[in-house]
Amino acid sequence: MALLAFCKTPAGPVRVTRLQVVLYCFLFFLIIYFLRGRNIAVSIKSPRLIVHDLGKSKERLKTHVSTKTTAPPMPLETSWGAPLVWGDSSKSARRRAKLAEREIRTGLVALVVGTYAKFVRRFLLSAETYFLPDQMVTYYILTDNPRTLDPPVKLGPGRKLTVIYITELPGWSRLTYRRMSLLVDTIRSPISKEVQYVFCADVDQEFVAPVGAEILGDLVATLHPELYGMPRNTFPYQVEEFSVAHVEDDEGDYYYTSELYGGKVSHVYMLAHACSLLILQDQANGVMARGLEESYLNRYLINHRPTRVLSPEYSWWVSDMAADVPVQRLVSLGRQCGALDQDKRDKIRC
Ligand SMILES: CC(=O)N[C@H]1[C@@H](OP(=O)(O)OP(=O)(O)OC[C@H]2O[C@@H](n3ccc(=O)[nH]c3=O)[C@H](O)[C@@H]2O)O[C@H](CO)[C@H](O)[C@@H]1O
Ligand SMILES: [Mn+2]
Repeated sequence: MALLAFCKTPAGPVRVTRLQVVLYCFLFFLIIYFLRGRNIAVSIKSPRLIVHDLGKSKERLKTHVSTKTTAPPMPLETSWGAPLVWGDSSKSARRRAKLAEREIRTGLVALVVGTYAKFVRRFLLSAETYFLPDQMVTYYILTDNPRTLDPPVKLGPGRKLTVIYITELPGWSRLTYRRMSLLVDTIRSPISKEVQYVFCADVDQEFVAPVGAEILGDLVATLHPELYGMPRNTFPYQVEEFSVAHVEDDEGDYYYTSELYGGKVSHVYMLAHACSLLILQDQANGVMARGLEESYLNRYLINHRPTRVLSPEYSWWVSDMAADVPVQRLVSLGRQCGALDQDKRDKIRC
């Protein structure tokens, strides 16, 4: 009855029959049914909200919500023709086989200041097992406390460790101004005289599966696991113009992580040199980009597209937002532990 009353037309000169009232009601419920059906259809997948970019631009976060309905594809090439590397692809296997015949020496640089000393052994031991196995590798550990590596880690044949003493104060916010400059200095001497390729990695990482010669290229960058397969408008580029890392709306292909990048020594030198200048420029103006060092790296890589792009297999961490990858190869303990409670931290030893 209540329904019938709801459907009743207002009293007036127009006479409405009982049949018309029933028809109107039927039409009304039909419309409601279709509208509800559409709502259900769009809310099956919950939106992946990007909360990565340091909480500095809440406005941007609110607008950049997107749905991800299927696993991202695994393309083997970027839009500009650079290889996109998945370790188990036949292309990667061919490249490993080809480079195995050459005498290549590669450097792996990591900064170890203050409390990050607790990560260095695990980093080096895992690299001994998985980083360019059977190749010649020199580790360059830049540290404020060389005794951290006493007694030294036992290395395999063809592997070397160079410990470089630096006078730096700990803290990410401070070191973010310094890391690129330190890399420039270290490439000038001794890296450029000793190796052909160099990779720069965060020390709070662990190699958990092979990272072979498939990664070697002129300028190599790694896709950020939380942003791989996401639309361009979710990338936490520096959108505000106060910083020289500023990115225009129509720029940028991918968002790269600062956890691992590298390439031929001359290319990495140019990258580090350009980024350190951008950082100095912002520092002189008393500003810092929203993604810190990662913003400057992304700015540079827009102007100088990498010649080889590593899939998120090579920079991964446990996160609701991380893309699915066939094999996790290099895992960031720092980034994944930041998001976990103490219980889970203990379980995965971070
Ligand atoms: C872009 C991004 O998401 N940045 C965050 C993420 O950065 P990151 O994971 O990029 O920062 P991080 O703390 O791992 O620092 C980068 C690297 O600098 C070296 N290092 C850093 C600090 C220090 O006191 N001693 C030292 O040696 C070390 O090699 C480390 O791996 O996580 C950090 C905390 O872990 C901060 O929340 C950063 O804002
Ligand atoms: Mn890190």
